[in-house]
Amino acid sequence: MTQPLFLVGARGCGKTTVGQALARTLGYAFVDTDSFLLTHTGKSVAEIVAEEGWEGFRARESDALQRVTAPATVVATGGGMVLADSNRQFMQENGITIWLHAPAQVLASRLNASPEEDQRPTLTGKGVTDEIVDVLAAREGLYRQVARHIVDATCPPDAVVEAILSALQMARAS
Ligand SMILES: Nc1ncnc2c1ncn2[C@@H]1O[C@H](COP(=O)(O)OP(=O)(O)OP(=O)(O)O)[C@@H](O)[C@H]1O
Ligand SMILES: O=C(O)C1=C[C@@H](O)[C@@H](O)[C@H](O)C1
Ligand SMILES: [Mg+2]
Repeated sequence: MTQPLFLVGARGCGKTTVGQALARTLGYAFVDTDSFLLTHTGKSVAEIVAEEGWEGFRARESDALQRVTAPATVVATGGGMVLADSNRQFMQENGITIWLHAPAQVLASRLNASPEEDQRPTLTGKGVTDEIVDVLAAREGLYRQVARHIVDATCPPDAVVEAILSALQMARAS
């Protein structure tokens, strides 16, 4: 199995953290679309949004998705990657997409502990806890629609990696 693996889910679900560990375990490359943009533009998400608006950021992340996708690669996507139909279609057609699922309360607690505001500027103008409730309400259907596998992302990162590996193994066996 060398198909790219796309990790999707809301801010704080662990796409970057779990993605790095998953790639290490599989001997895959790891890429993160937010980090890719930071490296290639020299600008944080907040700076891109200040200069180009969310529309500009979304166009750049769609382009990043296509550029980083390669065999034997774990791709940690930005939390809003699923918003564009074309990105969902691209992930469905070019790899295996996994939704790291966690409730708002868990996400809010992680984001409050590690806000990283340069990479996670406000989406709605609300505080972190209220915002994540709204964002999940708007996006859960999209995460569910694009995902081939849904894993519980509330346990420690190593356990999330194990859950992903066993979902992939079960799918291969069936
Ligand atoms: N399974 C986990 N258990 C406990 N803490 C976690 C877990 N996964 C991630 N974290 C912590 O939550 C915070 C956010 O994780 P991470 O940056 O990986 O999320 P993300 O999904 O990549 O978010 P974003 O969409 O903003 O890029 C980090 O401080 C990380 O250490
Ligand atoms: O949930 C979102 O819309 C975002 C999540 C982050 O990964 C970044 O891609 C950016 O801050 C937007
Ligand atoms: Mg991330």
